[in-house]
Amino acid sequence: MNLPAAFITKYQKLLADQAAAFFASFNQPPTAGFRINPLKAHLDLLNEDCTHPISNLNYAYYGKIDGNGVDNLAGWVYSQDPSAMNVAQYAAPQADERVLDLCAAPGGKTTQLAALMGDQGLLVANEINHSRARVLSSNVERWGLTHTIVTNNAPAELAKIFPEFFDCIVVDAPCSGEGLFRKDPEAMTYWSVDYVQKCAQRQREILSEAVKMLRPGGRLIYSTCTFAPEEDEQNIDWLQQQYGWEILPLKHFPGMDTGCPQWGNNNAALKLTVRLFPHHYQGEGHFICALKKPGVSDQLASAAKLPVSSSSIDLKFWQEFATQSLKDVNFSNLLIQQKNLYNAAKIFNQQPRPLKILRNGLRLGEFKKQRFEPNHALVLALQPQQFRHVVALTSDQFQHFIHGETLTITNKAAFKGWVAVSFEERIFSWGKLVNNQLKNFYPKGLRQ
Ligand SMILES: C[S@@+](CC[C@H](N)C(=O)[O-])C[C@H]1O[C@@H](n2cnc3c(N)ncnc32)[C@H](O)[C@@H]1O
Repeated sequence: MNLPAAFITKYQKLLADQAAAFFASFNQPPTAGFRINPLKAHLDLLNEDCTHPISNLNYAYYGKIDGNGVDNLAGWVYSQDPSAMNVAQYAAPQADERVLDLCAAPGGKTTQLAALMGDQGLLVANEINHSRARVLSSNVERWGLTHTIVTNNAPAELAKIFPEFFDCIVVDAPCSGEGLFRKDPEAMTYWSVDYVQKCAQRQREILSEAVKMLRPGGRLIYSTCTFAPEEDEQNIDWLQQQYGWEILPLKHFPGMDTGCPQWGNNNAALKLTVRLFPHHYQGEGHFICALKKPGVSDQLASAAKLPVSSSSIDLKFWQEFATQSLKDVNFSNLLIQQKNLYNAAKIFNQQPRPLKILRNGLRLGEFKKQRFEPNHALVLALQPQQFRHVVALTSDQFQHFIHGETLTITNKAAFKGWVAVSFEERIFSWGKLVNNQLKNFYPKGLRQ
């Protein structure tokens, strides 16, 4: 691999006798990994090879998944670099907490945080870039999440709405991406000494907004997928000096390095942070640090005051659908917005400006003329036993269905109405049976 000359000079100096092994690691193939979704996957049914678990992480394995396979499209697995999986694990989010994933697309940390929270509490997954926020939103849907709000805002806009609101904030910052060089050599084309400085500055701006949103006593997890001390140790030292926050000790597992005090103003506490180098740890590389905001808060702050929703649309079409098609569901926070019905995440009754919400909890479906049409998110979020009718496809039928075709189903000919569609016991789509035709509601954007 042709590493940039300035990169080689810099790391030769910084890493000294370690430098040769570090550079040699860039000529090795990248390490692939994946996580399984504990909210719905069954380990014994998975098509993926789960014989190589990653020792210190939950639900995590080495290996490559089939991106077009049913495990992936049903939201049973998520492909992710093993180094990156450590971030959410160190954040250790609890089921009753309010958690913010501030730089969240495409959703690796979000899906992992939500899994660790058992899809409880409140998770706000934010992404500043609109098209990336849409990818994040579709991954949240695929993972079957019901307590997550996906937003598309700049950190400063969020800080106005959520003052001292969160128990835990993850800042997986945009960075110079040196840990991507192996997986995506394109990342080297925009790398430069100046770019590293620009990234470090932008990270300080993001951190300054995160600081405002954390409750006293709350914890901040900062991570990058770069090795640059300017973006790692030096930013943490800056944050400590600026705000007096305490660096929390992270457990170091085999293959992990500590942060380097000498790269960050000789701040001894940087030893408590984690560095993952590809020549020591099986992964692409990361820096991770946890900090605590001083103080305690015995009362949780409220989000900015929000108006209560009102709607004239009759819920009877939803109730008819739910009675005919679902079992044992309890949606207690129904919200109608422009003909869409949600079971909203707890805090919002209506969209406050300037918050741009792409997904608020679980989108149940849409009111059409005299009927209710369920949303794809609903079929991915429920457990198999919560559907009254399931049509299981054969392998051949599955291939036709994911292309968008209508199928002829003979064994359920008498039944008319909404059904969950499954393949190999993974429910992955809605369908509608009319006579013996299974109409296809697999979303057009996902068809293969
Ligand atoms: C390292 S990526 C996040 C990866 C994600 N956490 C995951 O695990 O899938 C950083 C993200 O920060 C976003 N970003 C870029 N500039 C930003 C800014 N000024 N404020 C907040 N986020 C920004 C990028 O669009 C990008 O999606």
